[in-house]
Amino acid sequence: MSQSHTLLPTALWQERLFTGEWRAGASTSAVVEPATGAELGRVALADPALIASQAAAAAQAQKAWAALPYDERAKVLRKAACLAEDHADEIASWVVRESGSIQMKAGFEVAVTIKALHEASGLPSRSAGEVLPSEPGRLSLARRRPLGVVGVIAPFNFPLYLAMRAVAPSLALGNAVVLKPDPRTAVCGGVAIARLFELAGLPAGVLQVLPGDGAVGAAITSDPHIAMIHFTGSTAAGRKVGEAASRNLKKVSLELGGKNSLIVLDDADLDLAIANTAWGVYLHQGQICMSAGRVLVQRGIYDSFVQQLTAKARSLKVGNPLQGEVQIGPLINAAQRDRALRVIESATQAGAVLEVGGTHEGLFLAPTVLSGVTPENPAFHEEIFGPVAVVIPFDTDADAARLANDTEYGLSMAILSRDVGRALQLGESLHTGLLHINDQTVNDEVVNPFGGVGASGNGSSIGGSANWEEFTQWQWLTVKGQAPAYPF
Ligand SMILES: NC(=O)c1ccc[n+]([C@@H]2O[C@H](COP(=O)([O-])OP(=O)(O)OC[C@H]3O[C@@H](n4cnc5c(N)ncnc54)[C@H](O)[C@@H]3O)[C@@H](O)[C@H]2O)c1
Ligand SMILES: O=S(=O)(O)c1ccc(CO)cc1
Repeated sequence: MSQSHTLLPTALWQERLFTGEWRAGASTSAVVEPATGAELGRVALADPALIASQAAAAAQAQKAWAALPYDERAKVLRKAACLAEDHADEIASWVVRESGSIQMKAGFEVAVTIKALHEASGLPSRSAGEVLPSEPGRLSLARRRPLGVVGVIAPFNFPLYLAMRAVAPSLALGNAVVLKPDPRTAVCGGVAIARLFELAGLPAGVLQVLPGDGAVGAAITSDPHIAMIHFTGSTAAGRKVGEAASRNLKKVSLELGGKNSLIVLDDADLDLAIANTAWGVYLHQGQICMSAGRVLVQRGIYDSFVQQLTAKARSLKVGNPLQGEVQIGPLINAAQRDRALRVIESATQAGAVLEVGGTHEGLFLAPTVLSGVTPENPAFHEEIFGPVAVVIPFDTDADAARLANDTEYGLSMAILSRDVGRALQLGESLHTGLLHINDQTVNDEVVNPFGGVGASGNGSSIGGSANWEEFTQWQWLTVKGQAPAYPF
């Protein structure tokens, strides 16, 4: 890090976490650069006892924060957005080093994060509800009120944005936040967020940034001071979070995994189809919940498609994203790599053809193409979270819909065709929270509602106007000039 970097100086967060001040936690954990294995520092970790004390502190601080004039809250959000703009390169370099992102992905992640902050800064000045029809002489209002403390549990893959997309609107709408970043990405997904709000003037205690493992996340889901949980991560952990939140009567929003189909119809432009597929499958090494986990290709163009996608995969440059332009960086750790390798092996054993890839050097897994995959193949159903194209032939549009819907997930689907009407008709039969015609599956603009169906989430949505509903609750308020005289 050069001297001009001032947002995230190591000395500030080394063995520290953020509770309104920078202080020691219960233990520490190494910040490891996946591309090299180098230790970049050590962050402090919370334990369940710290979650309990800091959730109580957040609940206390929330009252004064929610009572501030709305434009004071907006000002903090605007300031945080400007600070993120000023320090965009420094933040992006941490996203690259800590999460193994290529530079383009890190730049995009910082850009959408800034956009999320700007969008959130508009929430405090929004109308807070509506005037309801009522009996004469009674003013009847439905108004949205903050929930209290929102617990945000975030993953490693888009650590900055997937945390900020919930932290920013929660704060803007008058809530306090307890954020638990994944310990593997606690600097770009936690320290950066703490620093932006600290320097933007957020009152101490309103934001708590407490990295930790699953047990610390579990403590958040049962804490009595926390009113809502926003969770992004695996479906397996999401089920546990959902169970615990329900047991403790908390609102819960679950953004989980996906096995997303990119459908290539036989009238699609083949060159564009290859470019869209490469982006949808290989961006961030496939470690995105919206990644195209299935590529369904119509029989008439199938052979040419597989040939060209294989050539494309071969052409992608794999390497340390810090050193020159590469398209494929490392996976986050050996466990994720081994999981992807296991699926590739079992897929070929079950009859899929390994066209290219399947090899690795350290955490760098070569871009892989598996063709001839059938619904009986493990690669058809398992979310791989690695740079693996799973290519499946189909005959009719109805077959494509049947194959795409043959999954418990329902996050993102996409259709490529020169005939938009045909694609729209096919799209009507797809069970998915996000649907793109003539684009690939990895898409988010911050202002759109974002959420999945089935095992991809519990039907809640985050983003754009959905945030207002998500991070507040209704209160019915009535006012009369004088209390009525009741019959008894
Ligand atoms: N839908 C999405 O937006 C999305 C985003 C990222 C990852 N994923 C999924 O996550 C998988 C791997 O990513 P991961 O290792 O980050 O997932 P994960 O579910 O293990 O972890 C996500 C977050 O949840 C925490 N956590 C784990 N167990 C918990 C528990 N019982 N209670 C509370 N918190 C808990 C983790 O510490 C982390 O902060 C992928 O295979 C993919 O399916 C989904
Ligand atoms: O939840 S994910 O599908 O992984 C995801 C990744 C990136 C973005 C940002 O556009 C949104 C959701």
